[in-house]
Parts: sequence; structure tokens; C-alpha cells
Amino acid sequence: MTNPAALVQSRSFTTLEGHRPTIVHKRSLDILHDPWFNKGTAFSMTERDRLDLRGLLPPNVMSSEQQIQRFMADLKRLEVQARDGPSDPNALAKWRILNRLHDRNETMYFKVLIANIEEYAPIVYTPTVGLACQNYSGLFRRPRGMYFSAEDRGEMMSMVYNWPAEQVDMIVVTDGSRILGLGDLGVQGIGITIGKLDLYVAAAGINPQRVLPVMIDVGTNNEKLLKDPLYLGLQEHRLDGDEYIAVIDEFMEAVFTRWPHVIVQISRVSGHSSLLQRYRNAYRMFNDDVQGTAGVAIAGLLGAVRAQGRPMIDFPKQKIVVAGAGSAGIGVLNAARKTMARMLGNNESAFESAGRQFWVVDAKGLITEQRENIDPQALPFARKVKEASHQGLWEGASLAEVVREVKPDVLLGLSAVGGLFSKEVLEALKGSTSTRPAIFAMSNPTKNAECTPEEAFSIVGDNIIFASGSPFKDVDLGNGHIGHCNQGNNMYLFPGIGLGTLLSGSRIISDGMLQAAAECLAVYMTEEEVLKGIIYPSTSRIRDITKEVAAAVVKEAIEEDLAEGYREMDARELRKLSQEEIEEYVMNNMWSPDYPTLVYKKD
Ligand SMILES: NC(=O)C1=CN([C@@H]2O[C@H](COP(=O)(O)OP(=O)(O)OC[C@H]3O[C@@H](n4cnc5c(N)ncnc54)[C@H](O)[C@@H]3O)[C@@H](O)[C@H]2O)C=CC1
Ligand SMILES: CC(=O)C(=O)O
Ligand SMILES: [Mg+2]
Repeated sequence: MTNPAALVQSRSFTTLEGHRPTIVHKRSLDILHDPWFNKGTAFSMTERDRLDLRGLLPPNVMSSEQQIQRFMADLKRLEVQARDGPSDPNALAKWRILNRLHDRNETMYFKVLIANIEEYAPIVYTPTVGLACQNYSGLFRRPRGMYFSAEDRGEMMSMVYNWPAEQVDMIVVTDGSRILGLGDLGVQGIGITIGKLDLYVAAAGINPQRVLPVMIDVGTNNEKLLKDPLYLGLQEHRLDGDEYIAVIDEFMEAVFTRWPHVIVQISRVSGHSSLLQRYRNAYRMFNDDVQGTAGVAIAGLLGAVRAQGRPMIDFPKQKIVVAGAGSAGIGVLNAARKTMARMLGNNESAFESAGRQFWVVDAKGLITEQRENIDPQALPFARKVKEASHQGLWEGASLAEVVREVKPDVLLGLSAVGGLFSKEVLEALKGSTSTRPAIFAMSNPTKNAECTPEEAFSIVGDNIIFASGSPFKDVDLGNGHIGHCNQGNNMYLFPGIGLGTLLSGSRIISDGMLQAAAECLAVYMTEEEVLKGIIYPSTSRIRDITKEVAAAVVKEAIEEDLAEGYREMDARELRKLSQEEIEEYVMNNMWSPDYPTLVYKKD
């Protein structure tokens, strides 16, 4: 609505050239992607509202001086090479190069990623994505995804319309509170949602135009970030309680109003279990840290039983020590107990006796019923004091003591404490009663792994099963033998759970669908591979395993009568499909990175 006469007039009143407004014929992302007009984080709040930019930038408005400071700090940091452990000193540089390609040409980016997934999954996902999140204020260039902040309360329903895509299939959302095992990274946690969605595209073939990374910035309790003048997020302490829930409620309502068929994957949020219970029957959503991790661990635990040359049905006999009773650990414990109970007859007494197979150690040691202020989630796994004392154990016994007394078949870590499986703990595991003890050092990123495969094989012995959350190289055991290092990461499940849910059209993600996904992964490896100690596929097979997982999820949704169909495949047609046809249907709906022919058409 610019009046040219008014413009001419305003010119005669202003003395400084720079005070004249610039007329733009663009809005929203088109401005952010235009180097002539883009101001990045320096767009003021009123400009963000005027130009439909609200939600497309991190919430903290920066001055141009601060922007330059941030850029210079980042440039200088290059000189002090950012390292992610000894494995790859150039990891962050690779992340930047890939990120730039992602911004320029998505088709080419995903072609590169899919063709070299084994090499670049560790860059766009764990471990390097953790480093990228830690350095995000410096690495931030072109925004990707949406930001909803505590200050956007009351506005979210309109803000979602600032996103340019008419259809969104997959949202991964975080509040940045617990990024991998790296703690509270606030707004910088957006990086993990981008990394997870990269895997949705690369592994599940979700169309990249239909994915949306989301950061819900409710503040941060990271004191360093609260004081950093260059931090991009809200510099307030985190909201919690009802205020926190109200923000997430508003977000969920907004995205499901605009995109009723979207699937929301919650990742690394603070109110993990209550949020899951709050939304799982109302929305198409799941929590990958709780449910995805549980499924991957179950598949691995069953693989470890097979690797001992025993049938999977022997799983309920396994003695399992779990280090870490947070969202991931409790998710695994509940799922493992249910799986055992099902194998034992699925009744009350089966469930009771399954519970006795677990010993849980957290930061305060062994959890028994004597624990003060016990987390209600951990309570079902607390050992009875009398039983513990018969075993020579007590409330708060150390991990090494527990391993020494229990002599477990499995030692599983989800503690985020690097090196927790110390020499003493691994020495104790040598006393395991298993013919082939299994070690799952599942914490991410690399430096948080409870132990390395070298430590495990060299201390416990060659005849073990080893898996870690972040990738490590196999170990040369000498004499031509290889100690396999499996990657036990929820990335083998969440893309297939999302794709299967999408293609089935199920309105919710049921326990049965999650169980079907885990069972599919558990039987994916051949007997021969499992006996060699290979219990998870290599990343190079992630597209294939994802297709299988998605097909298993579709099948289960049909069996549970939840499938409502997708596009022209309605519920009736879906029900007629054979197993092979379901797989074909899944494959035919996976996006591939090929250039389409473009034709210009006026709106
Ligand atoms: N491999 C995978 O697919 C996944 C791995 N993870 C990893 O699991 C780790 C934990 O994640 P969350 O459960 O979300 O964290 P959390 O913060 O909710 O829980 C951490 C738990 O570890 C316990 N802990 C701390 N110090 C300990 C010690 N010295 N000994 C024993 N336990 C100790 C704490 O008491 C707490 O129970 C992270 O490193 C994360 O990256 C999480 C999800 C998936
Ligand atoms: C893999 C993953 O989701 C985590 O470490 O949190
Ligand atoms: Mg996670």
C-alpha cells in the first residue's frame, strides 16, 4: 500500500538516505533467502510481524553489531579446530559444508547423504550434530524450521501459517532441554530436530518439502547461555509446571489445526513422560527418546539372546543391569519388562516375575525400595531390600558392586556419563554367568559412551556383544577376528515408525505399532550375522530396514483397525494388501532425490 507521493514527500523531510524505507515485494522465507533484503536475526519484532517472519527466526532480536560479533567469533573459532573426540577432527567443517549444500539445493544434498549415509550420518546426526548444537549460535546462518517461544503465547495459531508449505507430514520438536547427553542447550537444540528430519528424508523417503523442524523456546537453565550476549534464544529461566504445559498445548493445537494429518515426534523435552501420556491418545505423536529408544534396545536385547545361540523366548531369563533411570532408561525398562511378561504368559504373575530380572543403578547407586524421594517412574524397578541383601547388595550400592554380585547377562548404559563402565565395572562383568555377555553403551554423543568397544573387548574378552549409541569402528581382535561394534540407536526405528504411521493413516501410534516396529528390527539380522555378534544393521542398510519397519507398522495398524488410509489408498484397499503389496506400497511412496521437470505457472 505504498503511496509514491508520500514517499517523494518523505524524501524531502529526511536528511539521511538510510532512513527511507525500502519497498519489498516479498514476504516470509522469500525475504530471508534474498541476500539483498535479509537481516537475519536483526529483524525487529514489528518487522517480523509485518513481513510474516514471526516464528521463522530464533526469538532473540540482535543488533547488527551483535551479528558481526557472532560471525567473527565463529570465524576465529575455526582457527581453534573444533574436535569431536579423536575420530574426526574435521567433523564440524564437514557439517558446515553439508549444511551449505542443504541450503542451496536440497535434492543434491539428499542425493549425497543417501549415497554416503554411512560416512555422513555421523556428521548430520550423532555425534557431530551434538557439537553443531553446542556451537549453534556461531554456526547459525540461514534459518531452518520454526521457533515458538514462551513470548508467542496466544499467537501460535496464526504463526503456523507463516510456514510456506501447504502440507507437512513430519514435525520433530524439542525444547532443547536435554540434547543427546549434552544437557540444556536451549534454542540451540534446533540442530537435533534438523538432524533427525534429515534421517526421515534419507532413510524413510519423507518428502523434504514436507518436514518441519521445531524449537519451542521456553527459556534455558544453562547459566552460560543466560549470560552470553550472543545467545539466540530467550534469556530467561525455563518455564515449568502448568505454564510449560500450556505452551506445548498451544503448539500442538496450532500445528494439528493447520495440518491435521501431521505426525509429531517429540525429542529431548523436559516433561517427557507426562507429555506422552497427555497427547498420545489425542494426536498422532510419539516420543523417540522414550519409545524409539525402548524399541531399539528390545531389538538389541533379543539379538543378544540369539547371539548366545538361544531362542528369543529365553529372553525372560536374562539378568539385566541398567545404568541410568532417566527418560531413555525408564522407557527401555518398561518395554523390556512388558516383552518378558508377554513371553511368560502375559498375566499378573508373569509381569511380577519379569520385574525381578532388572537391577537399576542411577547417580545415587542401586535403586531399592529404601530410596528416599524415589521417582515414581523408577519405583516399579526398585529392588526389595531383603532380596538385595540376600544378594550381598544394598540401597546405593555402586555399579561395580552390583555387576559383581548379580553377574548379569547384559549391562546397559543410558546414563550420559562417559566412561561409567570403568575398568572395575568391566572386570566385574567378567564374572557374568552368560556364555556371551552383552554391553550396551548407548549414551550419546561419542564422549558420553559408557565405554569404548576397545575397552569392552580388551577387558571382558573377545566373546561379547557390543553396541553403542554413537558409531565406533569395529575392533581388530588379532588372528583375523573382528570385534563387532553395533550402533544401537533409535535412528533404526523412528523413521520407519513415522513413515508407517503416515502411510497407514492411523490417527494414533499404538503400543502394538511400536512393538511391531521393534520386532521387525529384532528379526532383521540373519542367524549367521547374529552369531558373528552383529545385532543391528549397518547404517548403509538404513533405507531398507526403514522400509521393512514401516511395512510392519502399516500391517499392525491395519490389524488393529486403526488404518484410515493415505491419499488414494483408502482403508478398504489397505486391508486387501498382502505382505508383499504392503512393502511395495511403502516403497512406492518413498521420495527419491531426483530433479523433477519444473514448469512455470502463475498463481
Ligand atoms: N542410543 C540411543 O538411541 C539413545 C541414547 N540416549 C542417550 O541416553 C542418555 C540419557 O538420556 P536421558 O535418559 O534422556 O537422560 P536423563 O538425564 O533423563 O537420565 C540420565 C540418568 O542417568 C543417571 N545417572 C547419572 N549419573 C550416573 C551414574 N554415575 N551412574 C549411573 N547412572 C547415572 C541419572 O540419575 C539419570 O537417571 C543420553 O546420553 C542420550 O544421548 C537417549 C535416547 C536414545
Ligand atoms: C539418539 C538420541 O535420540 C539421543 O541420544 O537422544
Ligand atoms: Mg533423543
